[in-house]
Amino acid sequence: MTAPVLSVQGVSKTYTQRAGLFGRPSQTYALRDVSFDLRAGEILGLVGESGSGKTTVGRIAMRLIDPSEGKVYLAGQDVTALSSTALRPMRRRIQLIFQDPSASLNPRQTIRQILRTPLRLRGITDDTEIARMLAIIGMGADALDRTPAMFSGGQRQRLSIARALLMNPDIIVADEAVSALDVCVQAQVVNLLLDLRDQFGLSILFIGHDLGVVGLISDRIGVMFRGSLVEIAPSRGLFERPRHPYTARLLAAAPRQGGKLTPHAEVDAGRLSPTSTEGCAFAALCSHAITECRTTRPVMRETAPDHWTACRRADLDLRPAHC
Ligand SMILES: Nc1ncnc2c1ncn2[C@@H]1O[C@H](COP(=O)(O)OP(=O)(O)OP(=O)(O)O)[C@@H](O)[C@H]1O
Repeated sequence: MTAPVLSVQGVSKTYTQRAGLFGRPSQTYALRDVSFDLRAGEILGLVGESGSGKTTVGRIAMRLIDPSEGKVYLAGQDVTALSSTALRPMRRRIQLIFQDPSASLNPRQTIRQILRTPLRLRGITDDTEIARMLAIIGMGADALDRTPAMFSGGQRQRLSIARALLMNPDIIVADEAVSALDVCVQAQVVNLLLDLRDQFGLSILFIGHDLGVVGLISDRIGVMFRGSLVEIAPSRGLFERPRHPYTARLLAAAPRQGGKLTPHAEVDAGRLSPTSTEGCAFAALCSHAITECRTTRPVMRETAPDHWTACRRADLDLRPAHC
Protein backbone atom coordinates (compact mmCIF):
# COMPACT_ATOMS: atom_id res chain seq x y z
CA MET A 1 0.00 0.00 0.00
CA THR A 2 1.31 3.51 -0.81
CA ALA A 3 2.16 5.88 2.02
CA PRO A 4 -0.50 8.48 2.84
CA VAL A 5 0.23 11.89 1.29
CA LEU A 6 -0.02 13.41 4.75
CA SER A 7 0.30 11.64 8.07
CA VAL A 8 -0.15 13.42 11.40
CA GLN A 9 1.03 11.21 14.26
CA GLY A 10 0.55 11.89 17.97
CA VAL A 11 0.58 15.65 17.53
CA SER A 12 0.02 17.91 20.51
CA LYS A 13 0.33 21.68 20.71
CA THR A 14 0.55 23.65 23.93
CA TYR A 15 0.66 27.40 24.45
CA THR A 16 2.01 29.06 27.53
CA GLN A 17 -0.22 31.76 28.93
CA ARG A 18 0.23 34.16 31.79
CA ALA A 19 -2.68 35.67 33.72
CA GLY A 20 -1.72 39.37 33.89
CA LEU A 21 1.77 40.81 34.05
CA PHE A 22 2.80 39.01 37.26
CA GLY A 23 0.60 35.93 36.97
CA ARG A 24 2.08 32.45 36.92
CA PRO A 25 2.45 30.98 33.42
CA SER A 26 0.13 28.10 32.67
CA GLN A 27 -0.02 25.70 29.75
CA THR A 28 -3.10 25.31 27.56
CA TYR A 29 -3.52 22.47 25.13
CA ALA A 30 -4.64 23.54 21.64
CA LEU A 31 -4.18 19.93 20.43
CA ARG A 32 -3.86 16.67 22.31
CA ASP A 33 -2.37 13.58 20.69
CA VAL A 34 -4.00 14.00 17.27
CA SER A 35 -3.31 11.29 14.66
CA PHE A 36 -4.74 10.79 11.18
CA ASP A 37 -3.74 9.97 7.61
CA LEU A 38 -4.80 11.77 4.43
CA ARG A 39 -4.69 9.45 1.45
CA ALA A 40 -3.99 10.30 -2.19
CA GLY A 41 -7.13 11.70 -3.83
CA GLU A 42 -9.02 11.77 -0.56
CA ILE A 43 -11.09 14.63 0.85
CA LEU A 44 -10.88 14.53 4.63
CA GLY A 45 -13.20 16.89 6.48
CA LEU A 46 -12.41 18.30 9.91
CA VAL A 47 -15.34 19.61 11.94
CA GLY A 48 -15.75 20.87 15.46
CA GLU A 49 -16.84 23.93 17.38
CA SER A 50 -14.83 27.15 17.46
CA GLY A 51 -11.58 26.68 19.39
CA SER A 52 -11.56 22.88 19.01
CA GLY A 53 -8.20 22.98 17.20
CA LYS A 54 -9.09 22.60 13.50
CA THR A 55 -6.99 25.52 12.27
CA THR A 56 -4.08 24.45 14.47
CA VAL A 57 -4.15 21.01 12.81
CA GLY A 58 -4.05 22.66 9.34
CA ARG A 59 -1.22 24.99 10.30
CA ILE A 60 0.84 22.20 11.84
CA ALA A 61 0.23 20.00 8.77
CA MET A 62 1.71 22.82 6.68
CA ARG A 63 4.43 23.39 9.29
CA LEU A 64 3.46 27.01 9.60
CA ILE A 65 3.71 26.26 13.31
CA ASP A 66 5.65 23.50 15.04
CA PRO A 67 3.95 20.83 17.13
CA SER A 68 4.97 20.56 20.78
CA GLU A 69 4.96 16.78 20.38
CA GLY A 70 4.42 14.33 17.56
CA LYS A 71 5.36 14.03 13.93
CA VAL A 72 4.06 15.16 10.54
CA TYR A 73 4.96 13.15 7.44
CA LEU A 74 4.53 14.47 3.88
CA ALA A 75 4.67 11.66 1.32
CA GLY A 76 6.39 9.51 3.93
CA GLN A 77 9.02 12.10 4.86
CA ASP A 78 9.18 13.45 8.41
CA VAL A 79 8.84 17.22 7.93
CA THR A 80 8.93 18.01 11.65
CA ALA A 81 12.66 17.38 11.57
CA LEU A 82 13.45 19.54 8.51
CA SER A 83 15.18 22.91 8.65
CA SER A 84 13.36 25.82 7.02
CA THR A 85 15.66 25.58 3.96
CA ALA A 86 15.06 21.85 3.57
CA LEU A 87 11.35 22.46 4.12
CA ARG A 88 11.00 24.93 1.23
CA PRO A 89 10.56 22.42 -1.63
CA MET A 90 8.19 20.36 0.55
CA ARG A 91 6.05 23.42 1.30
CA ARG A 92 5.07 23.69 -2.36
CA ARG A 93 3.37 20.32 -2.10
CA ILE A 94 0.77 21.60 0.36
CA GLN A 95 -1.16 24.80 -0.27
CA LEU A 96 -3.63 26.72 1.88
CA ILE A 97 -6.91 28.30 0.87
CA PHE A 98 -8.20 30.81 3.39
CA GLN A 99 -11.70 31.79 4.41
CA ASP A 100 -11.30 35.34 3.14
CA PRO A 101 -9.84 35.48 -0.37
CA SER A 102 -9.89 39.30 -0.25
CA ALA A 103 -7.25 39.22 2.44
CA SER A 104 -5.02 36.82 0.52
CA LEU A 105 -5.18 38.39 -2.98
CA ASN A 106 -3.14 41.58 -3.28
CA PRO A 107 -5.70 44.29 -4.20
CA ARG A 108 -3.10 46.30 -6.11
CA GLN A 109 -2.11 43.47 -8.43
CA THR A 110 -3.93 42.32 -11.55
CA ILE A 111 -5.04 38.69 -11.77
CA ARG A 112 -2.24 38.16 -14.32
CA GLN A 113 0.36 39.34 -11.78
CA ILE A 114 -1.23 37.31 -8.98
CA LEU A 115 -1.30 34.10 -11.02
CA ARG A 116 2.21 34.62 -12.37
CA THR A 117 3.73 34.59 -8.89
CA PRO A 118 3.38 30.81 -8.25
CA LEU A 119 4.65 30.05 -11.76
CA ARG A 120 7.73 32.22 -11.22
CA LEU A 121 8.35 30.43 -7.91
CA ARG A 122 8.40 27.21 -9.93
CA GLY A 123 10.81 28.75 -12.45
CA ILE A 124 8.19 28.87 -15.23
CA THR A 125 8.27 32.00 -17.36
CA ASP A 126 5.53 31.40 -19.92
CA ASP A 127 1.86 31.94 -19.12
CA THR A 128 0.29 28.93 -20.85
CA GLU A 129 -0.66 27.32 -17.56
CA ILE A 130 -2.50 30.47 -16.47
CA ALA A 131 -4.98 30.28 -19.36
CA ARG A 132 -5.51 26.56 -18.70
CA MET A 133 -6.10 27.19 -15.01
CA LEU A 134 -8.56 30.02 -15.70
CA ALA A 135 -10.56 27.65 -17.92
CA ILE A 136 -10.58 25.06 -15.13
CA ILE A 137 -12.04 27.55 -12.67
CA GLY A 138 -14.62 28.64 -15.26
CA MET A 139 -13.16 32.05 -16.18
CA GLY A 140 -11.91 33.57 -19.40
CA ALA A 141 -8.80 35.53 -20.37
CA ASP A 142 -10.77 38.77 -19.82
CA ALA A 143 -10.17 38.23 -16.08
CA LEU A 144 -6.43 38.73 -16.43
CA ASP A 145 -6.25 42.52 -16.53
CA ARG A 146 -8.71 43.09 -13.71
CA THR A 147 -7.96 43.48 -10.01
CA PRO A 148 -9.49 41.32 -7.24
CA ALA A 149 -11.99 44.03 -6.26
CA MET A 150 -13.71 43.61 -9.65
CA PHE A 151 -14.82 40.05 -8.76
CA SER A 152 -17.50 38.61 -6.49
CA GLY A 153 -16.55 36.70 -3.32
CA GLY A 154 -17.04 33.32 -5.01
CA GLN A 155 -14.99 34.35 -8.05
CA ARG A 156 -12.21 35.59 -5.78
CA GLN A 157 -12.23 32.26 -3.96
CA ARG A 158 -11.97 30.45 -7.30
CA LEU A 159 -9.03 32.70 -8.22
CA SER A 160 -7.28 31.92 -4.95
CA ILE A 161 -7.81 28.21 -5.66
CA ALA A 162 -6.25 28.75 -9.12
CA ARG A 163 -3.26 30.47 -7.54
CA ALA A 164 -2.81 27.59 -5.09
CA LEU A 165 -3.06 25.03 -7.90
CA LEU A 166 -0.45 26.82 -10.00
CA MET A 167 2.03 25.75 -7.32
CA ASN A 168 1.25 22.21 -8.47
CA PRO A 169 0.50 20.87 -4.98
CA ASP A 170 -0.46 17.34 -3.91
CA ILE A 171 -2.53 18.63 -1.00
CA ILE A 172 -4.85 21.57 -0.42
CA VAL A 173 -5.76 22.68 3.09
CA ALA A 174 -9.08 24.51 2.74
CA ASP A 175 -9.63 26.29 6.06
CA GLU A 176 -13.26 27.47 6.21
CA ALA A 177 -12.81 28.14 2.48
CA VAL A 178 -16.54 28.39 1.74
CA SER A 179 -17.83 29.59 5.11
CA ALA A 180 -18.03 33.27 4.15
CA LEU A 181 -19.88 32.60 0.87
CA ASP A 182 -23.59 32.50 0.02
CA VAL A 183 -24.92 28.99 -0.14
CA CYS A 184 -25.14 29.03 -3.99
CA VAL A 185 -21.57 30.18 -4.25
CA GLN A 186 -20.53 27.61 -1.67
CA ALA A 187 -21.92 24.97 -4.03
CA GLN A 188 -19.82 26.33 -6.92
CA VAL A 189 -16.63 26.20 -4.89
CA VAL A 190 -17.45 22.76 -3.47
CA ASN A 191 -18.10 21.56 -7.04
CA LEU A 192 -14.81 23.00 -8.19
CA LEU A 193 -12.88 21.26 -5.39
CA LEU A 194 -14.58 17.96 -6.23
CA ASP A 195 -13.67 18.43 -9.90
CA LEU A 196 -10.05 19.14 -9.00
CA ARG A 197 -9.86 16.04 -6.89
CA ASP A 198 -11.33 14.00 -9.76
CA GLN A 199 -9.10 15.57 -12.45
CA PHE A 200 -5.80 15.86 -10.64
CA GLY A 201 -6.09 13.35 -7.80
CA LEU A 202 -5.60 16.18 -5.29
CA SER A 203 -5.94 15.40 -1.61
CA ILE A 204 -7.89 17.95 0.39
CA LEU A 205 -8.06 18.65 4.12
CA PHE A 206 -11.39 20.48 4.27
CA ILE A 207 -11.84 22.37 7.54
CA GLY A 208 -15.29 23.70 8.34
CA HIS A 209 -17.89 24.15 11.01
CA ASP A 210 -20.96 23.43 8.84
CA LEU A 211 -21.45 19.70 9.12
CA GLY A 212 -23.82 19.70 6.12
CA VAL A 213 -21.21 21.15 3.76
CA VAL A 214 -18.30 19.17 5.21
CA GLY A 215 -20.35 15.96 5.02
CA LEU A 216 -21.14 16.50 1.38
CA ILE A 217 -17.64 17.13 0.13
CA SER A 218 -15.72 14.73 2.37
CA ASP A 219 -14.96 11.05 1.94
CA ARG A 220 -14.15 10.81 5.64
CA ILE A 221 -14.74 13.20 8.50
CA GLY A 222 -12.70 13.82 11.62
CA VAL A 223 -14.49 15.38 14.57
CA MET A 224 -12.46 17.68 16.83
CA PHE A 225 -13.47 18.39 20.42
CA ARG A 226 -11.34 20.48 22.80
CA GLY A 227 -8.13 19.73 20.95
CA SER A 228 -8.72 15.99 20.50
CA LEU A 229 -9.79 14.09 17.42
CA VAL A 230 -12.64 12.19 19.02
CA GLU A 231 -13.92 10.34 15.96
CA ILE A 232 -12.86 9.75 12.37
CA ALA A 233 -15.08 7.79 10.02
CA PRO A 234 -16.37 7.61 6.44
CA SER A 235 -18.75 10.50 5.90
CA ARG A 236 -21.85 8.45 5.44
CA GLY A 237 -21.17 6.16 8.39
CA LEU A 238 -20.54 9.13 10.65
CA PHE A 239 -23.88 10.70 9.71
CA GLU A 240 -25.82 7.48 10.13
CA ARG A 241 -24.04 5.95 13.14
CA PRO A 242 -22.09 8.55 15.12
CA ARG A 243 -19.95 6.76 17.70
CA HIS A 244 -18.87 9.62 19.94
CA PRO A 245 -21.48 11.50 22.01
CA TYR A 246 -20.03 14.83 20.82
CA THR A 247 -20.53 13.82 17.17
CA ALA A 248 -24.14 12.92 17.99
CA ARG A 249 -24.56 16.35 19.60
CA LEU A 250 -23.08 18.10 16.56
CA LEU A 251 -25.43 16.20 14.25
CA ALA A 252 -28.43 16.98 16.43
CA ALA A 253 -27.55 20.69 16.41
CA ALA A 254 -26.89 20.96 12.64
CA PRO A 255 -29.47 22.78 10.51
CA ARG A 256 -31.55 20.50 8.32
CA GLN A 257 -33.10 20.77 4.90
CA GLY A 258 -36.58 19.29 4.70
CA GLY A 259 -36.01 17.50 7.98
CA LYS A 260 -32.91 15.70 6.69
CA LEU A 261 -29.30 16.58 7.21
CA THR A 262 -27.78 14.00 4.90
CA PRO A 263 -28.52 13.73 1.20
CA HIS A 264 -27.50 10.08 1.05
CA ALA A 265 -30.86 8.96 2.34
CA GLU A 266 -32.63 11.20 -0.20
CA VAL A 267 -30.80 9.57 -3.08
CA ASP A 268 -31.41 6.09 -1.72
CA ALA A 269 -35.09 6.84 -1.43
CA GLY A 270 -35.18 7.97 -5.09
CA ARG A 271 -36.22 11.50 -4.25
CA LEU A 272 -33.36 12.95 -6.32
CA SER A 273 -33.25 12.07 -9.97
CA PRO A 274 -29.63 12.55 -10.94
CA THR A 275 -29.95 12.64 -14.71
CA SER A 276 -33.22 14.48 -15.22
CA THR A 277 -33.47 18.05 -16.51
CA GLU A 278 -35.22 18.91 -13.28
CA GLY A 279 -32.29 17.38 -11.48
CA CYS A 280 -29.98 19.73 -13.33
CA ALA A 281 -32.09 22.82 -12.70
CA PHE A 282 -32.44 21.60 -9.17
CA ALA A 283 -28.67 21.72 -8.88
CA ALA A 284 -28.80 25.43 -9.45
CA LEU A 285 -31.27 25.99 -6.67
CA CYS A 286 -29.56 27.31 -3.63
CA SER A 287 -30.69 25.14 -0.80
CA HIS A 288 -30.15 21.96 -2.80
CA ALA A 289 -27.13 22.98 -4.81
CA ILE A 290 -24.62 21.62 -2.36
CA THR A 291 -26.61 18.44 -1.89
CA GLU A 292 -26.63 17.94 -5.64
CA CYS A 293 -22.96 18.46 -6.21
CA ARG A 294 -22.05 15.44 -4.14
CA THR A 295 -24.84 13.08 -5.00
CA THR A 296 -25.57 13.55 -8.68
CA ARG A 297 -22.28 14.58 -10.22
CA PRO A 298 -20.58 11.19 -10.48
CA VAL A 299 -23.73 9.55 -11.84
CA MET A 300 -24.49 12.40 -14.22
CA ARG A 301 -20.98 12.50 -15.59
CA GLU A 302 -21.09 8.78 -16.35
CA THR A 303 -24.58 8.49 -17.75
CA ALA A 304 -25.26 11.88 -19.34
CA PRO A 305 -21.98 13.65 -20.09
CA ASP A 306 -23.50 16.45 -22.21
CA HIS A 307 -26.06 17.12 -19.59
CA TRP A 308 -23.39 17.13 -16.93
CA THR A 309 -21.28 19.65 -18.86
CA ALA A 310 -24.28 21.92 -19.34
CA CYS A 311 -25.15 21.61 -15.72
CA ARG A 312 -21.63 22.37 -14.62
CA ARG A 313 -21.52 25.44 -16.85
CA ALA A 314 -24.81 26.66 -15.46
CA ASP A 315 -23.48 26.08 -12.00
CA LEU A 316 -20.32 28.09 -12.68
CA ASP A 317 -22.31 30.92 -14.23
CA LEU A 318 -24.64 31.08 -11.30
CA ARG A 319 -24.67 34.46 -9.62
CA PRO A 320 -25.65 35.12 -6.01
CA ALA A 321 -28.53 37.25 -7.35
CA HIS A 322 -30.28 34.03 -8.39
CA CYS A 323 -30.34 32.73 -4.85
N1 LIG B 1 -1.10 31.68 19.23
C1 LIG B 1 -1.91 31.18 20.15
N2 LIG B 1 -1.71 31.44 21.47
C2 LIG B 1 -2.49 30.93 22.43
N3 LIG B 1 -3.55 30.12 22.18
C3 LIG B 1 -3.82 29.83 20.90
C4 LIG B 1 -3.02 30.34 19.80
N4 LIG B 1 -3.54 29.86 18.64
C5 LIG B 1 -4.60 29.11 18.97
N5 LIG B 1 -4.77 29.09 20.30
C6 LIG B 1 -5.83 28.36 21.05
O1 LIG B 1 -5.86 27.03 20.58
C7 LIG B 1 -7.18 26.55 20.55
C8 LIG B 1 -7.51 26.00 19.17
O2 LIG B 1 -7.58 27.09 18.24
P1 LIG B 1 -7.93 26.89 16.69
O3 LIG B 1 -7.88 28.23 16.03
O4 LIG B 1 -7.09 25.82 16.15
O5 LIG B 1 -9.45 26.36 16.78
P2 LIG B 1 -10.51 26.24 15.60
O6 LIG B 1 -11.26 24.98 15.86
O7 LIG B 1 -9.85 26.39 14.28
O8 LIG B 1 -11.43 27.48 15.91
P3 LIG B 1 -12.19 28.45 14.86
O9 LIG B 1 -13.23 27.59 14.19
O10 LIG B 1 -12.78 29.51 15.74
O11 LIG B 1 -11.15 28.96 13.92
C9 LIG B 1 -8.08 27.70 20.96
O12 LIG B 1 -8.38 27.56 22.32
C10 LIG B 1 -7.21 28.91 20.75
O13 LIG B 1 -7.55 29.94 21.62
